[in-house]
Amino acid sequence: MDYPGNLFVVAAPSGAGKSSLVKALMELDARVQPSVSHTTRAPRGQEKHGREYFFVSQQEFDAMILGSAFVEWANVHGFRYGTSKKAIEERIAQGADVILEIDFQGALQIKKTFANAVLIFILPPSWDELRSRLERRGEDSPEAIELRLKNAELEVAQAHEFDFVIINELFERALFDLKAIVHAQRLKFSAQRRARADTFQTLHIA
Ligand SMILES: Nc1ncnc2c1ncn2[C@@H]1O[C@H](COP(=O)(O)OP(=O)(O)OP(=O)(O)O)[C@@H](O)[C@H]1O
Ligand SMILES: Nc1nc2c(ncn2[C@@H]2O[C@H](COP(=O)(O)O)[C@@H](O)[C@H]2O)c(=O)[nH]1
Repeated sequence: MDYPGNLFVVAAPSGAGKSSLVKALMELDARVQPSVSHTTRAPRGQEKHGREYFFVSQQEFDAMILGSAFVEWANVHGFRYGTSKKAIEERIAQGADVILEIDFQGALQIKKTFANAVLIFILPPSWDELRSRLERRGEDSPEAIELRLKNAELEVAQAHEFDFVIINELFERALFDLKAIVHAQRLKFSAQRRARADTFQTLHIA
């Protein structure tokens, strides 16, 4: 591939369904690859080190910050989470479209570094439905669910900063919207790169 891939960032309040949507998108579209973040929280359920996250100690996370290993990191729901340069730069250079599932603070940091990153915000259809999705998922304690719902109010207030907003009411409909955004942006960026290459050729610039 003679051009780099694209960067997509998906953020949402906890429980809105971003992991489910991103997983379903990656099953349909092999060009979209995940970025595995680092976190100081403990593994939940069947989570595996290196698959859902790299689970690291506070000291390891501090060392990565000091070593400038992160493109972004943030405190979320009482733990630290970060995207390493390693997780994305090599894959984009090889032409993959990398998708980050991160919180809004991280998404806004990414936009500052990668101006072409496409920011997508997922909304639940209602607060009641958000609560029942977190409860039905059954992976967080009642205290953690309350904290996530409280933080959701602040997160939802940032939706206007994003390039696209998808309401995840019917899952298949939301997945269709996500797919359409990825395809449309991919076509747009390819066309822009071709136009730039044509201009350079016309001007005889190597
Ligand atoms: N459209 C939908 N309708 C009903 N349930 C859904 C829908 N989308 C996702 N869910 C369910 O809601 C729960 C939360 O989804 P998911 O874990 O994908 O959320 P998330 O935004 O990634 O949360 P977190 O940030 O905490 O990881 C899961 O049990 C998932 O199966
Ligand atoms: N800023 C970042 N936020 C991240 C990253 N990886 C995940 N997250 C966000 O944290 C919360 C909680 O996730 P959970 O797996 O504990 O439920 C959620 O909003 C994630 O999107 C990251 O690298 N940077």
